[in-house]
Amino acid sequence: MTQYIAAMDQGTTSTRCILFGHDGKIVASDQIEHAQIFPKPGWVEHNPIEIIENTYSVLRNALQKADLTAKDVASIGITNQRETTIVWNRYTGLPYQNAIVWQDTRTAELCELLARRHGGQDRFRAKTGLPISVYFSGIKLRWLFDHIEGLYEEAVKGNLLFGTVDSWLIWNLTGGPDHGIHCTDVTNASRTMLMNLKTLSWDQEILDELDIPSAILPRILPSSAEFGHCRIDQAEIPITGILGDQQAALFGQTCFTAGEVKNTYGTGCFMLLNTGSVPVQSKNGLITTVGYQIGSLPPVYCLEGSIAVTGALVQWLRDNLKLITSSSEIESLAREVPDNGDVYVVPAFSGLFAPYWCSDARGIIVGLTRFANRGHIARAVLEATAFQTQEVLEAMEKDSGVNIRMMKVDGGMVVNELLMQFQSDILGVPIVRPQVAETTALGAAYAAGLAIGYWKSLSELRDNWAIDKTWIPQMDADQRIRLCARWKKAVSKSFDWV
Ligand SMILES: Nc1ncnc2c1ncn2[C@@H]1O[C@H](COP(=O)(O)OP(=O)(O)O)[C@@H](O)[C@H]1O
Ligand SMILES: O=P(O)(O)OC[C@H](O)CO
Repeated sequence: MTQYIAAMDQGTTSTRCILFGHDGKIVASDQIEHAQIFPKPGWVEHNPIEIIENTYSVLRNALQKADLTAKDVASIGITNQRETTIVWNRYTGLPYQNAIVWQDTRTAELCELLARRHGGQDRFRAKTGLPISVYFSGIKLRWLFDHIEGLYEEAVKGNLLFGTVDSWLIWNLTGGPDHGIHCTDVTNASRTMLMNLKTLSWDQEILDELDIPSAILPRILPSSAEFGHCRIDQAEIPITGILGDQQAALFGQTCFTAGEVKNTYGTGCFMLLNTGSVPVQSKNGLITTVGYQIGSLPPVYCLEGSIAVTGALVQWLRDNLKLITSSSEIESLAREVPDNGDVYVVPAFSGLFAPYWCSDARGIIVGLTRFANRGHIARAVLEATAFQTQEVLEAMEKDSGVNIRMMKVDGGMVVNELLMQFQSDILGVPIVRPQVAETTALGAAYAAGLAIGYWKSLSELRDNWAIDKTWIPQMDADQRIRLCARWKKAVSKSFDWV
């Protein structure tokens, strides 16, 4: 009987299930968006119950579309938006409050306090690879203890469990209050600021400093391993892969060799460079993270440039300014003008992440004159993604010593031809889009499939990767340098707003 691997991709804006066959091609898929909750400026929440319900629905819907049942699924791989923080009651299964999403900035003051009290923003960097920032889960968890009455007591009593979205999903899928498995993988754990990158275990010293009881934390496992069984429709499907979504995209792009790099263009943009078995500490505003770990093999580390707002800016143009009615419309609007008319949009909605790590920045539009029109704004919105990526690539080359000659791309924005050409122009390197653009889901499927022998080796996975389209740089160097300098000037105007 032919069997398939189901990848559950729980992203910032939607939840997807994609069924893959042995050739790494998509057999069927389903996707449901969930509500984005913005209770205050800078706060972003999701409803964890909505997310788990959508997870079951997309799995069932994808199976139905392919005329399959749960028994046709050899195993499940989970991939997820990272850092987003959930606390729930182990007996009722109910979250104590909405998930605090990775983009949320409510912990800015706490971050400042921690940095001041503990000797600077890089206090935990040597151990965790991360600067103190609103981005990471450990600090969101501390904030919850400080602001929700009785929550810390719940933790001490042993009622409370903490997890990133992967842990929430797997605990629910494997039974919830009825013996659900409380675990995570090394890639997600490396985003909490609580895991030691070298030992791959929770760091007691950091837990003590943040006063986090270790009993509430999930067990850390490799990315490709036996996590438990998903109980659905009288079947039990093994769950054998978990990867944070950006690491999953790296895996799906088959960047298995040190020096290989990919950039994923979704809500935010995340460039990951495989640095092999050694965690490289960044001196240029990147972070160090676990790329993946296959079974008992040593982990593979990455340098990462995380950009908080890219596709989200396109959504903002659609939902808040209503200049477009769908994300794809931005391309035709931007093509109405030949260039940006010297207008720049700096989308520092969550402050700025890499390479600045500046929580006090906020979004700005600069360079407006009466000449500027909707087309210029649309163009500046797309260009913001390319310029932010250029700054990350520059930092990546400095930190790693690698001269990046080609970049594999994926994510929802890579259908935008104007953006992809401009990106190649601004980077001065070719951009390559693979045939299977759903690399995040594919990476999770690969991790799951490797664990059960569905795929036998990394080289077998590499054979599945094929080019769909390549963009070659066409802009002359002077123009590129001039535009990048304008961008940097625009960024400097966004600093020190809050
Ligand atoms: N044609 C397009 N041009 C520019 N941006 C687009 C286009 N189509 C989708 N997007 C953006 O891509 C993002 C969705 O990408 P996706 O990879 O699904 O995101 P995520 O995994 O973060 O939920 C949205 O922010 C959307 O605005
Ligand atoms: O869900 P995405 O694709 O926006 O990815 C979000 C990242 O994992 C945040 O670190």
